[in-house]
Amino acid sequence: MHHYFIINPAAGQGKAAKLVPAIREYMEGEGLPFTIYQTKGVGDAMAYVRYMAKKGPARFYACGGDGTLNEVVNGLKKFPQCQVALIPAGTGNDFLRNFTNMENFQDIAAQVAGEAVAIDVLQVNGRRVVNMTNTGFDSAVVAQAAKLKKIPFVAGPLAYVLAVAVLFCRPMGKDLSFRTDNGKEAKGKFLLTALANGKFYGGGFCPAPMAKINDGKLELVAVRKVSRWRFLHLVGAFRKGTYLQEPAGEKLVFQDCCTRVHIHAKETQKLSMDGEIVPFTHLEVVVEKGGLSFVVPKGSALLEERDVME
Ligand SMILES: Nc1ncnc2c1ncn2[C@@H]1O[C@H](COP(=O)(O)OP(=O)(O)OP(=O)(O)O)[C@@H](O)[C@H]1O
Repeated sequence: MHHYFIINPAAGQGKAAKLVPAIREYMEGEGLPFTIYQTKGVGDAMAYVRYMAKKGPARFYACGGDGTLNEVVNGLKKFPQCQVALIPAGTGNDFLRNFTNMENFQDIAAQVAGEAVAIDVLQVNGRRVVNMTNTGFDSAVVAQAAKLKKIPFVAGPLAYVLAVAVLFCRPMGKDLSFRTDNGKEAKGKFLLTALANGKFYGGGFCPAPMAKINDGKLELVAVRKVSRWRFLHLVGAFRKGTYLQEPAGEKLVFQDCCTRVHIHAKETQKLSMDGEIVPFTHLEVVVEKGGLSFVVPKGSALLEERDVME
């Protein structure tokens, strides 16, 4: 089997490019067939992977963040015989947090020796999402930070802090309506909505501690509009994944574990798909059960809910 290493030089402020010497040394030492490819811009990883997958079964290592992984996974939409691995070199690396012994993901030998397992992916209006798709205050922060980063001397974390401050002063809560294939419905103003395959997003926030990437289900959590004061109070619990146990949690959150969700927004909203922002008014999110062959490096395993809560 051929091994393709897809390096995103823009991810994690250049972390991925630093992996190249170790990859080359290991693969040459083992005499394994491999190719290292540096992506040239947005969409290039997807196009390259789609082209190479036509040549036959192969393993594609996404070397970057969740955005790079998303592109590789979308490139393999029609190639179930190909495998995907992740060598984390991004900023947030949230998908990785769904596994134990995360350090093994950096170890080229453990990656090459790893076995592929079937995991679920989400189809969001036809595009694949491997970790999380979300809308509300959080996706607005990502979009606002991207704008602020264009200002000289405003980079990295500062852009996010400023974005939170700007949005905190604006009206919060968006008009959304939901329908799931379990027959659950909800309508009203919502602060944050996450449709989760994985448990984490935003650099370690845990909106869906009960999500499992191989259970054939997605977790829908939609937090209703609350006062700014309550919002501030909830942030810590939201980060830890304990907010669902808050008093009046059932009234606060519309929640379902299902396989299909329809969402309608009264006005155009920003949607994050594994961290990439797109506009939407209508969404259909469907689980593609076991749709991806994902390599778990030797020595790692899937994280259970109890591991998060400990
Ligand atoms: N050569 C390139 N130049 C600029 N952008 C690129 C290039 N190659 C890929 N990209 C884009 O870089 C974006 C960010 O990549 P990625 O999400 O992997 O990194 P990150 O944002 O640092 O990490 P994370 O999502 O884990 O926080 C993706 O949208 C991808 O399409």
